[in-house]
Amino acid sequence: MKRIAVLPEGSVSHEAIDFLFNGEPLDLLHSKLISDVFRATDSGNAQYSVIPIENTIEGSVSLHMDWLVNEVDIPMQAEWVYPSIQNVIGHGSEFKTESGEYDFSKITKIMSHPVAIPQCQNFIRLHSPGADLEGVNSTAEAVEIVKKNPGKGWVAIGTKLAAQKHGLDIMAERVTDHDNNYTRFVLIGHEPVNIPRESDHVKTSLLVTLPEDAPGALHQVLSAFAWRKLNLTRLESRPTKKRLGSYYFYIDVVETVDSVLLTAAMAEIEALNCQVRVLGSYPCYTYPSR
Ligand SMILES: O=C(O)C(=O)C[C@]1(C(=O)O)C=C[C@@H](O)C=C1
Repeated sequence: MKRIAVLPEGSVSHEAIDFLFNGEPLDLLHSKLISDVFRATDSGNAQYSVIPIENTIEGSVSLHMDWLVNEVDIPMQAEWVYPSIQNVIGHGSEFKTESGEYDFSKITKIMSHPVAIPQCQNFIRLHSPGADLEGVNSTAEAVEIVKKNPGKGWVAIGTKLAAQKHGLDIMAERVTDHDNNYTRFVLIGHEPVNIPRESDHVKTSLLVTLPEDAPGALHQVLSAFAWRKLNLTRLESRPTKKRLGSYYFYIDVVETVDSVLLTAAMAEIEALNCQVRVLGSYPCYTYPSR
């Protein structure tokens, strides 16, 4: 059985890994902190770790991208996209009016993962503008904290799975600003992984660092992909953290790393004095819309 490190029971990451493996029994190692999710595979405690890297509404999860690049050297083995369906969860009786409706203006504090709170801005502004907002380590942790603190007017934004686990009420369903709210996850590990699903395509993630003060360098890098008609699906710059104004470029290409075209493009980019690091070459899976 595969041993996989993932955020706590009831987190979006937990729901997402269950989907990917299509009911295959897994030995899940739940960790409270994403840093421990990374470390579990780094230390050999788990074979794979589940890392959320991008969200439709919030964009890149920068902290996780930076960990992937700077803190560990573990290749990406699979990528999948899964819906982040967020709900308002609490001790419902604290907020019920005489007519049996929930009065969301009674909410004093809304807790969730810092990436999940901005996904629900419209709902919060409209229904609970006076509530304090507090980011915690995961949506599942937020639900657990609310469970342990009745009578304070606190609610969590999280999954139905977490509400069920902690026996709390779902006070409002699907509260994200856009219904098409998806998160891109990667599975990192040292060995390729067998996924019991049909993949859509294969992608390679590259990290490219340009030579210093070379005018047009990024243009030349992109040309190496463009004239070979290699399809890029992501281009993002992140600070190298070494000095202000120094960046690396994170590039996703729809191609396997050992293809003739991509090998040639990478050689051309290296010939421009750029550094190229392969973060992984892996199959991608998409969740059917729901
Ligand atoms: O807190 C969770 O439930 C997570 O799985 C983490 C995470 C994230 O890091 O982006 C994953 C997806 C959600 O959209 C919000 C939070």
